[in-house]
Amino acid sequence: MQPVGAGVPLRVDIAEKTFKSAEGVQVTALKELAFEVRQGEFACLLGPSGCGKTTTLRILLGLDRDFRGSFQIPGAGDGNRTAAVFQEPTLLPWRTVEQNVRLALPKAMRDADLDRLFKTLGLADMRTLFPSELSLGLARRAALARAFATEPAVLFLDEPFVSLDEQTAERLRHLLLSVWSARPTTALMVTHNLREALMLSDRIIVLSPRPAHVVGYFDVRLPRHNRNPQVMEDLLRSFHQKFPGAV
Ligand SMILES: Nc1ncnc2c1ncn2[C@@H]1O[C@H](COP(=O)(O)OP(=O)(O)OP(=O)(O)O)[C@@H](O)[C@H]1O
Repeated sequence: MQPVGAGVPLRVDIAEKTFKSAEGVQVTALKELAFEVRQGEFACLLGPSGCGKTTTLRILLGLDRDFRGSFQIPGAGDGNRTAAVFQEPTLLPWRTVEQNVRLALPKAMRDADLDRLFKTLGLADMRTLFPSELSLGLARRAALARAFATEPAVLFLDEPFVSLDEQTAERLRHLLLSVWSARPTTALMVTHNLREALMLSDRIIVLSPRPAHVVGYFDVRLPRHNRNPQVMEDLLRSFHQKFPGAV
């Protein structure tokens, strides 16, 4: 297996990010927000609604350059090294599932063998379907396939399981873990679902209400296959003891 991101962590050090509202009022979204995600670690940014999680991801994805501070993305400058999965699957409607995935690939990888990836995500029979033929759950799986196919050094996920029924969301979390375990990639996922964060992460980065800064870390050192319902209850209890009222 290829080393992913060559040992370099994702480093974030944002001094300040402000927005100006339509009425000209300044809103400080992020203030002294600093953290690292180690190579191959799956981290969740967990914080109350409106605290600045999506703003952070937008900055890290280069979609918002208007902030004070800096960050370092492993593998930056080395081709297509980040991938993102958003709440909206953002698939091209006139392309099939497979075409959507292949179009995201750098030219040299366009003919890559994607059989295993599609199989792991339960999409083997859906490759020729168009987005309009997919349920939201299937469209989210296609978006996951597109992100993992590029073999990124860092993967950003912004609440990829919201607005799904719980059963579908749970199936997708397991599929995400299967595909991530096949190639553990430095990942940063935004969520305000504590249970989801405890199931998926190596480390939870707990954020304050706006302006977001790091309140503390919660490390989940157990292998994921050991996180059974009883263990999850214990983890929830310890989290609430450490961060009372955090979410
Ligand atoms: N383009 C914008 N203009 C003005 N204010 C903005 C803009 N984008 C975000 N904000 C404000 O910045 C703050 C942080 O927003 P952000 O979407 O990052 O929060 P969040 O933690 O992702 O919220 P949620 O969990 O509800 O998705 C909010 O108060 C929001 O209203």
